Formats: sequence, C-alpha cells, structure tokens
Amino acid sequence: MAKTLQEALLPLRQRIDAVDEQLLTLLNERAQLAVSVGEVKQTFGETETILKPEREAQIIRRLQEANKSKLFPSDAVGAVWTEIISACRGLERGLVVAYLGPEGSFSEQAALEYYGHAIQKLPCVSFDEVFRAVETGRANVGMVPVENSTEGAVNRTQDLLLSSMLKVHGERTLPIRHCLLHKTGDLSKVNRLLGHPQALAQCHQWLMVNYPHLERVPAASNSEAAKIAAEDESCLAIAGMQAARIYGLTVVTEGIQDDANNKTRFLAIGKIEALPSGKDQTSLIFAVPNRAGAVYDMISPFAKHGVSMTRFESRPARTGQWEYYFYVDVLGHQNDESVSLALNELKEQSAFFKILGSYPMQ
Ligand SMILES: O=C(O)C(=O)C[C@]1(C(=O)O)C=C[C@@H](O)C=C1
Repeated sequence: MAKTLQEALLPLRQRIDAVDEQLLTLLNERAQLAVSVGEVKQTFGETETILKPEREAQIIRRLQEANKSKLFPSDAVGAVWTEIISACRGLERGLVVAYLGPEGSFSEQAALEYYGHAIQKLPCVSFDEVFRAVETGRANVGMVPVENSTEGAVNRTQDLLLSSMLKVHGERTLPIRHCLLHKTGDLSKVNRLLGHPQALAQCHQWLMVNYPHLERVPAASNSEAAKIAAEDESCLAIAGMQAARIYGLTVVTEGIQDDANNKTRFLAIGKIEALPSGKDQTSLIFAVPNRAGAVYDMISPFAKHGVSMTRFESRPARTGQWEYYFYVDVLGHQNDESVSLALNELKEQSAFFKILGSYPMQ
C-alpha cells in the first residue's frame, strides 16, 4: 500500500531531529569553551569589553570559505555564526549597545545584525546621546549611520566622530527600504508626514509626485515617527517594515525610497580597537594647510605606498575660512607596513590628523 505523506516524511524528520541534537551538543561545547576564554581573559586582567571584532570576522570568513560550493547558503553562515558568537560572547560578559531609537529603527537592525541578538539594547534619542552613552560607559559600544547611498554623509555622525575619543571597530551596510505608514490606512484625516530628515530626503521625488502638498515634519528618527503615527490618525510616517510591525501600523506603500538600491552604512563605535583581521580598512580625518596643491600633496603618500582609497569626503571646518576636514577610508589596517608608512607621511604634513580606527571589512 502507498505511504501517506506523514509516513514518507517521518524517517527524514527523525534524522533532522538527530542532527539538531548533535548541533545542540556541539553548541554547548562551544559555549563552555567561550566561558573558559572569558576566564583566561580575566586572569590576564582583560576586564574591558570582551568583544574581539577581528576574531569574530576571521571565524565567519573562514567558515564561509570552507562552505563555498556547499548547499548551506553563505549568507546564512554569516547570520547563524553571528548569533552563535553573540550568544557565546554574552556568556562571557553582557554587551550593552547604544543606537538611535526608539525600537524598530534601522540603527537597531544594524546593531542586531552586527552584534547578534544576545545584547542589551540601549535606544537613545539622538546620535549625540549614542556617543555620550558609550563615552560615559553606560553602553559598551554603539552603532551609528555614517553615509547613505542616496543622500551622502550623515553630517551629525561625521561631526561627532571628529570630536569624540571613540574608535570605529566595525561596519555594517543595510539595504534601506522606506514605507509609508498609517495607523489605519484610511487617510481622510491626514494632514502631515513625519520622518527623519534623511528619510524625507531619500524619498523626496516620490513624495513630490505622490504627496506634493502634504506638510513634511522632521522627526528624531524613523521609528519615533512611526511611534507618533501609531497614536495619531492625522500623521503619515516614513519608516521601515520593522517599525510598522512593532507599532502596529498599516503599510500604505512599500519601498518609497527614490533609489531601489538605497543603502546606509553604519559604523560600530566604542573604546576598543580591532587588531588586523586579514581584510581591513582604516578610517581617518585630516585637515590641510590652506595653500595651493595641499590636498594633492596630502593624498600622494597613498599612491606612493600603493594604498587604495575607498572614500574621500569633506566637511567644512567651521572657521569661516573655506577650510575643510577630509574624511578618508583606505584599504588595509593601520598596522600594515604600507598603510602605516602612508599615514605617517600624511600626518607630518597635516594641520589636523586623526585615525578613527582600523576594522574588519564587512
Ligand atoms: O576568542 C575570543 O576572544 C572569544 O571571546 C570567543 C568569541 C567566540 O565566541 O568565538 C566570543 C567573543 C569575541 O568577540 C570573539 C570570539
């Protein structure tokens, strides 16, 4: 007699159960090893945050390499091991992560994707507060947006990176899909649209075509806009799907950002510094003396030592003298010989010079 579907599935499901049990045993073995690592760190007086960004990046890259041309998807290797490491790290010591909240922001998503879910979340009301929370030790680390593929630099973050003593130890780039959200979906009472200025700018053309006369009101964050709209039928909000879910909003239109490939790059900041991981980049800020050819002279050490520049941006120095700070990313770690030589030469000629950090590339 032919088997039923359940009968046909049973032996396969039994084998899946057996594999899961083996995985669980191995995960517990790994967790125990992480606890031992934590104890060893303690005996060596390593009492600061337990996070080792270079080691985490190496583990994930090595496994992704080993998994090449295998069945389990490479992206899933990254996501699964981020969570495994996060859980193990949490057993060594909890990690408090500050970011622009409230709950449901893209910054929160970046924080969870980078540090995993075994963290203590500290949503903050502004980027300034994120930096302050980490500087004062209320949080161990923070996650802040630094640039968007449509709108360019996130200016407040750039300014805070300039003045803060915090270092960059990692990066995460997220695709950003904005949605138009409303409490009920009946827009008859709507008279304004709330969104973070960055989100309003990233959706500018779509809004011009679809809601040209609607008043646009800047909000402290997208998730804050969503939270307000959840209480007020006169408000539309721009925020992500996660915020729509958390605050129970109706999605009026999905994907309203002007560029379908809209992305934001976030930086992981803290007091720790990442050691070389084998595939790193270095972020720095410098200012040049105000004379002809100064910028050219400044960047020539990179060409001389074969160091690739991946980002070059300027911000006014606020002296009223048309002077600028240059924000530059280069490939390689500051401990690499070529990068170190180039940076030393650049430093000697700079009116201002600051390394924000060397960190594993995503
Ligand atoms: O190797 C370490 O230093 C650990 O603490 C272990 C571990 C891991 O679970 O593999 C956890 C946290 C660190 O950020 C890096 C790796």
